[in-house]
Amino acid sequence: MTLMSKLANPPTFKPFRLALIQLGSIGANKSDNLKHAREMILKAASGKPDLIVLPECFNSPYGHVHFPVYAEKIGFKPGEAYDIGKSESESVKMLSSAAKECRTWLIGGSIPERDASSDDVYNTCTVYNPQGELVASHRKVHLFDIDIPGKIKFKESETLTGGTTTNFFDTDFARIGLGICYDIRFPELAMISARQGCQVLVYPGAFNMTTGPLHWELLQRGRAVDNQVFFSMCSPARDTTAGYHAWGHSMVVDPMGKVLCEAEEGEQILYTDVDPKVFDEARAGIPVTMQRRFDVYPDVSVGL
Ligand SMILES: NC(=O)CC(=O)C(=O)O
Repeated sequence: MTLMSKLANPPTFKPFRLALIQLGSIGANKSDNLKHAREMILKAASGKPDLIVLPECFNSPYGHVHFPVYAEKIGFKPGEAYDIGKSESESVKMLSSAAKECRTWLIGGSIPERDASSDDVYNTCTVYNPQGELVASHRKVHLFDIDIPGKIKFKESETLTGGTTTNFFDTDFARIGLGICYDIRFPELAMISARQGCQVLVYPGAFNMTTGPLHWELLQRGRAVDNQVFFSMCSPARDTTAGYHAWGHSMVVDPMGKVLCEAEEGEQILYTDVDPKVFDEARAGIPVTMQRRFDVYPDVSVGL
């Protein structure tokens, strides 16, 4: 499929129910993590969502030393059929069967992925349709390398490689753009997704106790308002016994910047009914999508 044919005709935006799983109990044992994630997906499905979302790095502890140890070969290529039966990834198999069993769309948070040919490790999100087919993926483009003296130092690039593509997928109710956590700090990515027709952007994420209080909500409301889209990040629950203390506070923001729902820090399933009326009203009332001045500055989405 060419990019132009993929970009044509975003689906008509229809009301849908979104479930965010702010997953807890993510420990050292991958099988236990997968078992618990599966149980929580089934639990979330009882609320009849159309789309379920898991957090960043849900099958392993979050830290650069862990990524190569937990990494799995996925081997997904956009536009090519993927045979789940032949997948080497136990996480992909679990996510596929859970999506199929629940008959829902599933954004499978992210997991460390080892590329089959280069051996490079990525932080990768995979997406499943209600038939359990793996239909899209996103490799975290911007690696989380920060050093705030006395507060937090983190260097994903010690073991991870950054992805090189922007990604979205089409459902029967919306076109949904993907990013992972630190990607939100780079407004170009969200802007490109919005220009490609995405009405909803979902970024599994795991902010921390330094950046979370200041930036988690601010960035989501900013990306939602400047692109007039629904924006959501799904975090792991906070575990103060873990090496990395996630902020939690999984959230959904509407195109006017209103926070529709927000978790606290513990394990929780959040449901939100996404209403396209707000999207239409925001764009009609504040028509920035038609007021851009590409005679003054370049359109960064051109050519993508
Ligand atoms: N964990 C991340 O990728 C990003 C983060 O915590 C932040 O940007 O702050």
